[in-house]
Amino acid sequence: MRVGCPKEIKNHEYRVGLTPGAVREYVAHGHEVLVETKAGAGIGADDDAYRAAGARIVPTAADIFQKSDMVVKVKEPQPAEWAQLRDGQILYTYLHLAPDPEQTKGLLASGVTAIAYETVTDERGGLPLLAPMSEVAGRLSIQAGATALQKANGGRGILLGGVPGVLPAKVAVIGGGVVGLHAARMAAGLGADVSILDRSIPRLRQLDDLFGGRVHTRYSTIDALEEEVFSADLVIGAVLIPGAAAPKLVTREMLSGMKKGAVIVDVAIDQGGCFETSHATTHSDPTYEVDGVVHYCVANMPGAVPVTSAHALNNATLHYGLQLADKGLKAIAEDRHLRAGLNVHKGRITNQPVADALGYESYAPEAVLNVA
Ligand SMILES: NC(=O)C1=CN([C@@H]2O[C@H](COP(=O)(O)OP(=O)(O)OC[C@H]3O[C@@H](n4cnc5c(N)ncnc54)[C@H](O)[C@@H]3O)[C@@H](O)[C@H]2O)C=CC1
Ligand SMILES: CC(=O)C(=O)O
Ligand SMILES: [Mg+2]
Repeated sequence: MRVGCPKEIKNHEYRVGLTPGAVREYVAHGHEVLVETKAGAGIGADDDAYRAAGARIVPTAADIFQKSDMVVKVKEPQPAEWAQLRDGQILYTYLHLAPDPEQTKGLLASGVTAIAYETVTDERGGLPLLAPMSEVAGRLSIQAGATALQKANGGRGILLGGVPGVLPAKVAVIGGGVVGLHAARMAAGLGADVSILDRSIPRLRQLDDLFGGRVHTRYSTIDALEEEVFSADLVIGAVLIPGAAAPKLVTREMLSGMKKGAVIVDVAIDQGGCFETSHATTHSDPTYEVDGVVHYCVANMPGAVPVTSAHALNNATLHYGLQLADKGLKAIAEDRHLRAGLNVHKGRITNQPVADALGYESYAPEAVLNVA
């Protein structure tokens, strides 16, 4: 198969779909790999590093989209990209379709077969291609929150860990999955007073064990949520219902009960966000204020640390990427975890939560794949 990797074009997105190390693996499997010139510039991998790994460097993204059987990316295709996708081609990348009707229309019109990293599953019920970026975003959320809390940046001017004799900041983490765990670990490490809210009691038990009592765990009712959010200096939004639009847990009304200068970091923004007042921002203009509360809602946070993120992402995507390259659609038909990742195929939505969120009919992957 011919596998292609364009340079990412989203705002301040420096990750790359294939690292030179991943290219070498595809080539070792007998595949031809095309990489757009400078695609790896953001992680310090120049064209020569890709050539040494066995890739052919092409001058434009159009070369990648025209010539590749499978396109491997990081972020959801931008309008200029989805216009170039086509029937018979596989797209392997993050999609986040539920909050994005325009992109969904574009993908449906193209006829492409699109696997969303964020809905591929594993044997343990996890989301293995989302997890590494959630680890990064969870950790980054505390760095972003700590920066936004500084007075000159619009925050209330509190140091997360306090100092001896002065209380630390309060951090509320809504959603105790991968993002939540890593956010709580960083916040607790800095000395903040941390609470994690989740709807899963088994998960709260696990977190309690992991932190040995160092963070508070709370079952997420409206009461508990209000109490934590109203007293917090920093709130991290980290809930997920896989594939679906994020539930709006913190309403505009609740915002008025928060401290002035408090900060929210809505990591769940890529699924539409879990604060009613959230809208996606970019690395070049990451924050805005509503009712005196600073909002940070960057939808591609890991793009800020591409050296770490691109390698962590490739570690996770390589296994399924090789299967797709080796077997094409058959890989999806044979593997239920890849089927869970299939969101769009030849003009049809194949993921129930995405279809529900956007008002489309959903087709079972098994019913539309049609492979012998
Ligand atoms: N902005 C960015 O750059 C990035 C965003 N993300 C996003 O972060 C979000 C979280 O991802 P993960 O931690 O990997 O998901 P996860 O599935 O590991 O964790 C989500 C947690 O939310 C909990 N939850 C669901 N509904 C809830 C509710 N009503 N109240 C409280 N908890 C609830 C679940 O029980 C689960 O523990 C996702 O939307 C993901 O796409 C991930 C990486 C980067
Ligand atoms: C998960 C995701 O959307 C990202 O890493 O950008
Ligand atoms: Mg994102």
